[in-house]
Amino acid sequence: MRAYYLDHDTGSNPRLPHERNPPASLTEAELNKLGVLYWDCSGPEGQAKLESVAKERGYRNRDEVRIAPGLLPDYEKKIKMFFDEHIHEDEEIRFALEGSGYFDVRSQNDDWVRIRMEKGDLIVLPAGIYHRFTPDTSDYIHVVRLFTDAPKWEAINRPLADSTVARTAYLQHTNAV
Ligand SMILES: CSCCC(=O)/C(O)=C/O
Ligand SMILES: [Fe+2]
Repeated sequence: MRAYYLDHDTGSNPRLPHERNPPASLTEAELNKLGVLYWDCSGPEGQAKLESVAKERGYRNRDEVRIAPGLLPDYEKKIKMFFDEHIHEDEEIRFALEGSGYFDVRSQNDDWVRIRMEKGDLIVLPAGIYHRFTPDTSDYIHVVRLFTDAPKWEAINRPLADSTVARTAYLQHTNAV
């Protein structure tokens, strides 16, 4: 996992890294302040660590999805949906089994922070954080989606989400830390 502030080039391919020059990285502690959690579950102990985080945080359900042309039904439509800035009313928990891609989350100043996901990365995006997802130029990522409840994917786009309970609670929480 690597996290950094995105450059301001909104015109070119979002699947490119879009690092600033010079690069502006975030530490894990800075991500934590946004409510984003991360675990490195690569290596021989990785599966056990994933299971222990899932148990501790009550993630009882899971499914798998391959985000790639020909593997994900309605690929183009879904990619567009994932890249629309949105929130969820629950945490978004993703574990990368193979491949890579980018989650972008908004900082407290409303800048984009890019989180590069690769095999073995486990991340939690808190309920109410504005974010989006794009594949990278490899066009392949295989993820486990974990859920505390039944699997669901319901996004509320910006600015509609501004007035939701999840967004208000998120702002209260991040302003308090
Ligand atoms: C990489 S998992 C698919 C994207 C997704 O579920 C989501 O909510 C993106 O924000
Ligand atoms: Fe999402």
